[in-house]
Amino acid sequence: MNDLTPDSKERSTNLKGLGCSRKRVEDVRFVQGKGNYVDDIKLPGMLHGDFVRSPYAHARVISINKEAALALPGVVAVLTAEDLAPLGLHWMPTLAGDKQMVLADGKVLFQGQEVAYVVANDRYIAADAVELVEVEYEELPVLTDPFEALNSDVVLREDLEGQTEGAHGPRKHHNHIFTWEQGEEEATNQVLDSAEVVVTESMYYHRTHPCPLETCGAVASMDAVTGKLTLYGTFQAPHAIRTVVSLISGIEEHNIRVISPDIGGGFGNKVGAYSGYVCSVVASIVTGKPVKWVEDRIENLMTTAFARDYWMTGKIAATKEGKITGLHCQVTADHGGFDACADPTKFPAGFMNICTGSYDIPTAYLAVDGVYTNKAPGGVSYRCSFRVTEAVYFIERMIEVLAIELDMDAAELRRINFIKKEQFPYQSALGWEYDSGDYHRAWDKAMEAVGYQGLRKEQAERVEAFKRGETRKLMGIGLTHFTEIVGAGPVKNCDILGLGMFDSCEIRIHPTGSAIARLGTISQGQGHATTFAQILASEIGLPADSITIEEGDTDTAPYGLGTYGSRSTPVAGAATAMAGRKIRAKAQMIAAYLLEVHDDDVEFDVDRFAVKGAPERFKTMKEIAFAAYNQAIPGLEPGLEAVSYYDPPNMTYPFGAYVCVMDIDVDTGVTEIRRFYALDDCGTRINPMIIEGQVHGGLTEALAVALGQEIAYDEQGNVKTGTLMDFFLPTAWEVPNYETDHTVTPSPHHPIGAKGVGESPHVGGVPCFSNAVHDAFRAFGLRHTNMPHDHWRIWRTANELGLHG
Ligand code: PCD
Ligand SMILES: [Cu+]
Repeated sequence: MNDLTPDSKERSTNLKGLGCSRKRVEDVRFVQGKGNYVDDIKLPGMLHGDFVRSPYAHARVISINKEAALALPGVVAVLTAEDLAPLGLHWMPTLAGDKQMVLADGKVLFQGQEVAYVVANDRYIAADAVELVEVEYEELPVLTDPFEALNSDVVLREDLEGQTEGAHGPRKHHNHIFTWEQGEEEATNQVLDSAEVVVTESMYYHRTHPCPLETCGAVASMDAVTGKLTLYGTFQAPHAIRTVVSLISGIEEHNIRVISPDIGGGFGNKVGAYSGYVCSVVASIVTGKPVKWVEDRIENLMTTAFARDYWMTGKIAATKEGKITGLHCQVTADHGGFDACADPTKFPAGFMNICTGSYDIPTAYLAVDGVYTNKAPGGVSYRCSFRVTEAVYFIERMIEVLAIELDMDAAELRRINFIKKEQFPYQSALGWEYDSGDYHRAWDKAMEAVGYQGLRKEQAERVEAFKRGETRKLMGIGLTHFTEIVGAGPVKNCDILGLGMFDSCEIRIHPTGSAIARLGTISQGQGHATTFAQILASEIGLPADSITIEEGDTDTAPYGLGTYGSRSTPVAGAATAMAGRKIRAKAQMIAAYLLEVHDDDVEFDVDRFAVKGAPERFKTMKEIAFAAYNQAIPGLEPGLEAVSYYDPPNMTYPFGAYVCVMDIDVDTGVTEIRRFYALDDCGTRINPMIIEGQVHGGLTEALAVALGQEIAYDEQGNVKTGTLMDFFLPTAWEVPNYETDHTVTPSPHHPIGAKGVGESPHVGGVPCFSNAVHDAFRAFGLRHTNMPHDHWRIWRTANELGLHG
């Protein structure tokens, strides 16, 4: 075979490797309704579990009477904390170093908290039996406001009473969890004291919820004969779940098999550990039968991991010309009844210390106080696991407020404060080393694409027309430049429960030149089966179509920390490339042997190794794969396999420039998004089509959060938005036509230069929508108003500004 056609370009295209908008291979099964989700798992003799939940946000549990429930035909068991206590399973550790009740132990701390677990032959009987369990409660005073909680005599966590040391340092009050400080407080105060200009603003980033299409669920199946527990579930981190289940149940880890089947959207909601998982396991052990638990929509919205709920006060100092000199950020974080945030251990407030954003701010200080209240625990989720959304919202609002104070254009203010290209790697005042960036290039491209000057002119004319009474619509131009931080993370500073946050890939090349690769991550819709095969195609020269990607089965996949915080590409993606390179290194030796030259005399060319200077003498990767299994190469083991555990040297720092043009009807508060332009830089792009899909999805979730979505509580701690009647989910009706764009600034430390992208559009999108609303009213004196900007709140803003007559 000495044929040099097709040429390397054509051969490269045929591989469908890096940069190819390869169609998503998983969709073949999804669009035919052939996905396999937790609720599709039906095992012989399977029982069904359902929870009795507390109607009260804070109450003592006086008694639980199971009799009537147990008398219902088909009911197999009713578990309460009393039943779990002898096993030590009535409480479980949280990912944040706190502990959490699995079933109410003496009291309840939030509405919807799990009180008893009913197991029955079928789902409907279980639901009926839930109604028959009689629980007597004694109501206690409810605290839904974290500031009030910090001043109240009411002790929420009686189990922690008298404990002045928490998992993250001293506790100042019985409802206080931790104080986390970063940066230089004194130096920052000095800068603020002597600054030419200082602005202060307080903002509330409301509590919300990712609301994935599929709710959380699990099927536990304990095989009494082999002693092996199989646990299927909606887990974004299957290996970590296996370790946690082993630690709390005492079942040896090799006897636990955790399987995450197809997941119908995770968005961070499925990172944490829930009572439903533990109770299903216990119920399966007790009954000897498989037990399924799948929550309904109301349970999902009311009780599983919320997002945000940050009260943030900022002070920003600048010169009269607009050069920022210091930033002070104080946060009160409402964590609900238990601290169950899924942050790396050393970061109780996630990566909130990325709040200096895209700007070169020499001095900064951040303090976060975590507080218990009578709300659901969680705090991990929603398209940004580690509080980067809050941080970016904070700084991008502060920039706008500073622009107002300085009477400056907000685009120009950003421009003069951006970290410059030559400053990377950039050391931020709050402790991060930004790996790479070119903010000015992205910003200028964005401004030009939208015709920024023209938009401002149009806006000014609109304001004049409004004042003349010719129109009732105002125009807002929302700007955002965000810097994300994804890819947790270096094991030296990132672990969860002591497990270092590396990730992994294991590859087996089959004799005929096709392959399977398994990873420690798990796709929830992101398209990993498509994109990881593309990374490999480019690394090992076999077509992506010949490579199967498998994730989510702990019996087969190498150990990894899972998928959230946009870490799959930065960490597992790197492991994939590194494992591919090991394959290639062995392939090179085999090729050299077959071609009868020295190892150094062959070179890789897309899908083959060829003799240097004699490209007509080559062995394709397919031929090499076969040789690995049938020709004994002296000194080499047969087979072609590799595994890589990758500990990234740093996070990756994707960034982007977004612009939203919005029209607002002052009399109805209705917003109309005329344009949304999103430029994302996620370094080397693996699959542009998937990236575009990620951006559309993230922006739509951003629109939801900024313009209406909220988990709201009343004073008694009742969840007011526990159904989709009250909880805003945008539909095609509300969603605008997004314009996407990109620049490419590769990560210098990632083997293929890729950074994450899944979270970015949400992180950048929320402040951009919010800034557009604010900007529409800038000419009329609005500085800040809290999200969500639903029609009513916008109407009220207009009213308060005196625009209604
Ligand atoms: N440069 C680049 C980057 C990236 N990519 C792609 O894209 C995606 C994504 O990625 P990333 O960024 O790395 O991420 P991941 O890790 O994979 O994932 C995660 C994310 O993802 C997102 N997206 C999504 N999608 C879907 N469909 N679903 C879902 O669920 C979801 N989720 C969300 C979230 S929320 Mo968290 O959890 O809160 O933290 S975080 C998150 C994938 O496929 C990949 O491959 C490409 O292509 N290129
Ligand atoms: Cu994040």
